[in-house]
Amino acid sequence: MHIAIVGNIGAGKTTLANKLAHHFNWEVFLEDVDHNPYLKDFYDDMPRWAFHLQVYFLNSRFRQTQHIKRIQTANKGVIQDRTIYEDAHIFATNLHQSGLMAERDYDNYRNLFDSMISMVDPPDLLLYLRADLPKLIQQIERRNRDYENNIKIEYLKHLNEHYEQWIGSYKDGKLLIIDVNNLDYVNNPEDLGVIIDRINSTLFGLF
Ligand SMILES: Nc1ncnc2c1ncn2[C@@H]1O[C@H](COP(=O)(O)OP(=O)(O)O)[C@@H](O)[C@H]1O
Ligand SMILES: Nc1ncnc2c1ncn2[C@H]1C[C@H](O)[C@@H](COP(=O)(O)O)O1
Repeated sequence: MHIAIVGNIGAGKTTLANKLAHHFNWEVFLEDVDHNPYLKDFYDDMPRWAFHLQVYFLNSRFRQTQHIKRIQTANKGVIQDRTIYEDAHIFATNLHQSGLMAERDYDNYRNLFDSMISMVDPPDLLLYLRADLPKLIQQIERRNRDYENNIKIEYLKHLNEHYEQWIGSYKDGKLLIIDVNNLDYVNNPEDLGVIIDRINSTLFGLF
């Protein structure tokens, strides 16, 4: 069983991934953020580092998908924090459409993505955390990573628009949309229970 949690920056993916992994006793796969050699530079100068960062994330996410595939064959459950689909369909597309990634770099990147994606299995469940801008901003501030302090509201808004578009056309498997605007699964176990019930119902037909 493979559940992938998707959503904008600060939506609460990592927090929920850890809680679900604990609940189901499954393995959790997080993003490569702390050791990412481009992320800080990218936020300082997006046009300069966009291509480098996308190639880095693409490779790291592809390796992760291959690792997950091996775990799946061993019949173990997996919770994944963010997917390779979001790199291409959300972040790279947004950078290109915003004029922050040159045409030839984007074409080059998409060719690479297209070659890789045929080797990627979609998750059994895609869990989209939908959050409005005030919630995202509040949670990014709460997390307080210094390189994210200057993220523009416009950037988050465009990412949210791409998420809605992509989720609206997602047909690769089961999809569960959770509106997290009024959920506090950090401090309120009942809110976590609501999400777990909805996962069980979508995946196993329970409840
Ligand atoms: N539903 C929630 N209610 C309250 N706080 C939350 C919720 N989801 C996340 N947080 C807090 O918001 C911050 C960002 O969450 P995080 O899981 O790192 O988001 P993401 O992985 O999507 O970027 C963390 O400090 C986390 O504790
Ligand atoms: N593909 C990506 N392009 C640009 N930035 C990305 C990409 N994937 C992740 N990020 C950034 C966004 C955040 O600053 C960090 C971690 O993501 P988060 O949603 O907070 O888990 O990496």
